[in-house]
Amino acid sequence: MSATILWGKLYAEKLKSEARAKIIELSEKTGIAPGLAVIIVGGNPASQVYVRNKHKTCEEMGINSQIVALAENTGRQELIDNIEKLNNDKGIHGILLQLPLPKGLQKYENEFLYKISPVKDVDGFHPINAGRLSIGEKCMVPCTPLGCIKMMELADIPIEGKKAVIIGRSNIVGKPMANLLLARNATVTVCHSHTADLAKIAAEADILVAAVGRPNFVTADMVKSGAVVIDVGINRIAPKKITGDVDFDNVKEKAGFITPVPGGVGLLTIAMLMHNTVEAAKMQLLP
Ligand SMILES: NC(=O)C1=CN([C@@H]2O[C@H](COP(=O)(O)OP(=O)(O)OC[C@H]3O[C@@H](n4cnc5c(N)ncnc54)[C@H](OP(=O)(O)O)[C@@H]3O)[C@@H](O)[C@H]2O)C=CC1
Ligand SMILES: Nc1nc(=O)c2c([nH]1)NC[C@@H]1CN(c3ccc(C(=O)N[C@@H](CCC(=O)O)C(=O)O)cc3)C=[N+]21
Repeated sequence: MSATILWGKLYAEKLKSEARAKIIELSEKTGIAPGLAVIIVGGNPASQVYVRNKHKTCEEMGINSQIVALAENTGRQELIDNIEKLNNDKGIHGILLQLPLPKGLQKYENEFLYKISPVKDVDGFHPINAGRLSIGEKCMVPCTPLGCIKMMELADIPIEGKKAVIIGRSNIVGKPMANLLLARNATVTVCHSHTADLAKIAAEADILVAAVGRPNFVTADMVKSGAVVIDVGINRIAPKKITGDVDFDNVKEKAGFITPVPGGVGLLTIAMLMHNTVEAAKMQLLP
């Protein structure tokens, strides 16, 4: 039997309308709309598309969006100054530094991310937020893993007691995903490039999350019959064509649920950015 396809658009629309209701409530209480600043350094074409999409979504939502576009050759201190200016800007409640940074700045990436005020850290990348997530306290949660969880919850997919396997251990996707699933009482295994018998481990998963960055990494033999397969990967295989980490056509014949790429969790990432921006604004504006 063929898997149920989890279309991101449906869930993203629902989550955005929830955020929209909170924006209206906030503006009735305070007269203030949430403000999101996205810093983009250099001209990475994929990043430009994402930043434009984020801006468009903010406009639809009634969030004030500010794009801070800095030159490819921006210096370390200049970027820090820009972050600090936004930290001190009362109209800005969320700050996102678009990754990847240009080559010359990559070695300072963590320094920049850690300069973003934790209350404005809508990506949830600051160690305060990562730490709070790992000990189960309220915090800003990274948008992509949060979107995956919200999608499963809205689709009534049970998590408690399930075997979850995550392929990928980045601070942005894999690790926060592991913490979120653990907090919902899944039994979690995290695989990476040194994992032995990865295919065998994956094939035991009730919930399989692929966040690797390699097209067709997850093949049908690695998937348990009826499993939930969440494909986080975004791989550009032609100038205008993206694909995920999962061999979609074959895996969909075996899985119980599967997310497509494009049209899957990527759309939830943007919806969760809106959610986090509203939550950040509420934290900063309401007593
Ligand atoms: N849909 C969305 O909204 C988003 C999508 N993405 C996409 O998700 C994917 C992952 O992103 P991100 O986590 O940032 O990527 P990273 O490159 O930071 O991490 C990739 C992970 O995959 C592991 N890995 C790589 N090759 C193998 C292999 N052969 N076998 C097992 N594990 C392997 C790495 O292991 P090791 O740690 O050992 O190196 C690493 O943990 C990318 O395609 C990215 O574009 C990312 C963010 C948002
Ligand atoms: N500081 C930071 N935070 C991020 O959250 C962040 C980042 N940097 N750098 C890049 C990655 C990637 N990412 C995506 C956002 C939206 C889609 C998305 O909307 N995808 C759609 C359309 C994709 C398309 O057609 O290009 C889809 O999958 O259907 C995908 C990926 C956020 N990231």
